[in-house]
Amino acid sequence: MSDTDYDYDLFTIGGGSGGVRASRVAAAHGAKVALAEEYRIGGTCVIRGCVPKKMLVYGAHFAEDLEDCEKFGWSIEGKSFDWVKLRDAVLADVDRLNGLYTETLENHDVELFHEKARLTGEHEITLASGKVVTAKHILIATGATPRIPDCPGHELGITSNEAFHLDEMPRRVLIAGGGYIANEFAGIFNEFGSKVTIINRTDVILRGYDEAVRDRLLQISMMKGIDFRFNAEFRGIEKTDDGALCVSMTNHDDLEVDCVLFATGRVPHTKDLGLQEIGVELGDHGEVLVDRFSKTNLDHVYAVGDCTDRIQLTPVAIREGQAFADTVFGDKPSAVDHDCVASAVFSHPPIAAVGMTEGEARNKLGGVKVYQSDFRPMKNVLAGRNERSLFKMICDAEDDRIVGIHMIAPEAPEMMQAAAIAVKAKLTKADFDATTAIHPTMAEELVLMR
Ligand SMILES: Cc1cc2nc3c(=O)[nH]c(=O)nc-3n(C[C@H](O)[C@H](O)[C@H](O)COP(=O)(O)OP(=O)(O)OC[C@H]3O[C@@H](n4cnc5c(N)ncnc54)[C@H](O)[C@@H]3O)c2cc1C
Ligand SMILES: NC(=O)c1ccc[n+]([C@@H]2O[C@H](COP(=O)([O-])OP(=O)(O)OC[C@H]3O[C@@H](n4cnc5c(N)ncnc54)[C@H](O)[C@@H]3O)[C@@H](O)[C@H]2O)c1
Repeated sequence: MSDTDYDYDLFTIGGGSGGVRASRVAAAHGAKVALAEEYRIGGTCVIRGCVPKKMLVYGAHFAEDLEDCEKFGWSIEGKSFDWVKLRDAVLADVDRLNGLYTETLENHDVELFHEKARLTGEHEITLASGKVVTAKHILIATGATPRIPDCPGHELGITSNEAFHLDEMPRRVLIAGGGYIANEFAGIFNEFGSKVTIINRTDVILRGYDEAVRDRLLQISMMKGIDFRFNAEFRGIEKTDDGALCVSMTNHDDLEVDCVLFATGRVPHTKDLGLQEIGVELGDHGEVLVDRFSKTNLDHVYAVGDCTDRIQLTPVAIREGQAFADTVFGDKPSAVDHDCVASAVFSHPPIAAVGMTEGEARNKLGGVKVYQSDFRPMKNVLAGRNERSLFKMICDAEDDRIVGIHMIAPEAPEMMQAAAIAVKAKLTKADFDATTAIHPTMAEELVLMR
């Protein structure tokens, strides 16, 4: 088949962070592009992930602000919270963003198919409507789906997908998992007045983050009233006569709640896509195996984002999509650097990190120097809120180079974005020390650590 015999230069399956960026940039490079999306353009991040989640985090934080404001002289009579009002405002903004993402693709002449796509030949895609098209290059950008434990009654639980659409705030919530989604939604539900219990099959939360920072979040979360049950594996969920959910688990008593949220990881969305049938290699968890240019074992099939299970974060998926388009359709072959990627957990308070944890640095480098600042933010002092923040800086003892920064503090993710540049640029503790503080801020602790 010659190049002109294909319907498209690129067919992208999945209109999320990775797929949208790749398709838009490929089209801007002059390619004829089509994209299939089976749910809503924008994908997880925009429709039922980062964006609506962050809006709920903002909404939740008012609970504490309204409490604290009295210490600052304000009195607010008759304050109350209306979940449906917030939910609908958030969903309306999601609709707006969905429209903008769709418009961007249309403005770049990307042809959209609002339906499920499957591979039915090396260069052939079949849409749910039965339409068959061909493409010279194919990009898999199908994201990931929530992992649901295989226990009796699991269909009675929800995932983060449904959490954004609840009819009412549940009075009692059980969240399964100890990762990002579990800790973020625990904060959200707790601030909105639900009684939250996190159950986790291991005895650590947020594996991968620095131990001292994780411990601080655990301590503060417990202080705020969130219960934790560790080494608890799901046995099952049963509906009681009064409509509640009775959850049984290993090592702990049964617990009656009104809502069970599974936050037990997300698995690559690659089932029934026809990938293996055309010879694309998948890993043990269904992830599409790719090289540093996001190319699969077939020269014309690429994959980006969560379906490759490299780092499941939006900015990473976007970069992978951009690099793919520049490599294949531009004149700039580029691979994404997955090292030293900064991240944040939007818990209450949030955590942010870049680089190695203290434990990782000790294992990898041997000699490390650890600097830290453990302080009560000024606002918390006046508010009488006994919540301390913690900053840690990990340096290579040999050359003073900063190899990791870890924070738990109000606005930690905002501070971390700037600090991450310094770590990526391999700056040293001395470079930070040479920078004059901005006073009074929390961020000044970054240049004052001892
Ligand atoms: C609750 C939650 C909160 C999150 N918060 C953050 C955060 O704060 N910061 C952050 O960086 N990351 C966050 N993430 C992760 C982030 O959303 C993902 O890493 C990112 O969306 C991945 O982009 P993607 O393009 O790989 O996949 P997605 O955005 O998931 O897009 C894949 C798209 O493909 C579509 N699709 C799948 N199969 C087919 C098919 N066969 N045919 C047609 N269409 C198909 C899907 O419907 C979906 O729209 C969060 C995730 C969740 C679930
Ligand atoms: N702020 C952010 O950037 C953000 C927010 C939400 C989600 N995300 C992305 O989405 C991904 C998915 O989030 P998540 O919180 O579901 O996953 P996660 O990987 O952060 O946490 C999964 C948790 O589930 C537990 N678990 C795994 N399998 C289990 C099983 N079979 N039974 C019981 N427990 C089990 C794990 O021990 C872990 O505690 C994250 O890895 C992250 O990359 C990012």
